[in-house]
Amino acid sequence: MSALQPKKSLPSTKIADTLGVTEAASSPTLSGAARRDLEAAAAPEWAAGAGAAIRATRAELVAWLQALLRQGVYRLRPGPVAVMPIGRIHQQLSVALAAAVETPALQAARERLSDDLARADARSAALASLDPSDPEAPALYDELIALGLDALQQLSEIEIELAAQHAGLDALTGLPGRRALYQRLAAEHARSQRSVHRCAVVLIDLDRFKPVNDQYGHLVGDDFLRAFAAALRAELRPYDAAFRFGGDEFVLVLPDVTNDQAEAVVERIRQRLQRQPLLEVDGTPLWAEFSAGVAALDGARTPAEALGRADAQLYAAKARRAHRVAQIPTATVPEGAPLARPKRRAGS
Ligand SMILES: Nc1nc2c(ncn2[C@@H]2O[C@H](COP(=O)(O)OP(=O)(O)OP(=O)(O)O)[C@@H](O)[C@H]2O)c(=O)[nH]1
Repeated sequence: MSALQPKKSLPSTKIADTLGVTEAASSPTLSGAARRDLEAAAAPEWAAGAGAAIRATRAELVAWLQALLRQGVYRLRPGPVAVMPIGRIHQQLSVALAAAVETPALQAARERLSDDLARADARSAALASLDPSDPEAPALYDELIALGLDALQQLSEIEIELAAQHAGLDALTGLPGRRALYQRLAAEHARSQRSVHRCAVVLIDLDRFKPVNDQYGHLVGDDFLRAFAAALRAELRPYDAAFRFGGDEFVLVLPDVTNDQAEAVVERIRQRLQRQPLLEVDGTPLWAEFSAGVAALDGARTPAEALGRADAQLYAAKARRAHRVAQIPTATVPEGAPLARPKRRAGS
């Protein structure tokens, strides 16, 4: 299959090179269903969802703290101890953190919050079982308030970290960008140095993406990139991450995965793209093809070395692919679409 199916004589909406386009521009040529699917898949849903989930978590915590504080100093106004809604809080937190990149700062705040909640839960049970006149009761009460306040503080740290990640999201695809990639690679690499921890890095580059822009215009090209990002996400496990590296290049970070298993993930993505076109433009299917390079982060001295190895593999794959595509009779290649060719990217 080629990236482009038979050429359409659509008016060219080609925009002067719009590398790094930041607006989620939309094309009127997509069918309604395709547009809806695309928007649903590409919206940085975690950014909006995570914000609401953090607010809900805070509301639960504050309501619990208010109930405790209303009791005043426990020894003066003893009453049934407010029960911490720990189940609901954890549920909201898991929504908030579902698609977050696990940076060291986020991990520290998350772990401390989780510890605060566990201790507060245990302390409130202990306080509830005490007679209010017990001399230990006031100290337990004070400790509960302190734990609740610290939990709120950790929640703010998490929110700040998520907001920073949101700001680093690529506006076109909704995927995290390079900064988040480097943070994630550094964190995974550090983990692999401490213990036996595998992690694969996959560098992916679309084949013959330029002709999509050239033939259908950059707005369709943008939709193509969005849909490709959505396809990547759809094939990954929750703890894997996809990043937009730039242009038509993407990176996958796959923890606990060997190179062979990473190759299998790449194959799964490829099969998905062979089963269904990435987009339909006025009834014309557009198919996506890509080349990929895989490297083990755990075997590399630095994250940059792993990325470099993946890049070398990608370059070799591009060369093989160009050779293969060059075998396709010209008639089956869309008019005007250059054959895929290996290219040198910055830094390779
Ligand atoms: N529509 C759109 N195009 C982009 C964006 N970023 C980069 N591009 C285009 O992506 C193309 C990338 O160039 P290449 O990687 O050489 O294109 P290719 O046809 O995939 O080349 P091969 O990888 O050799 O098959 C350029 O034409 C860029 O203008 C973007 O955000 N939106």
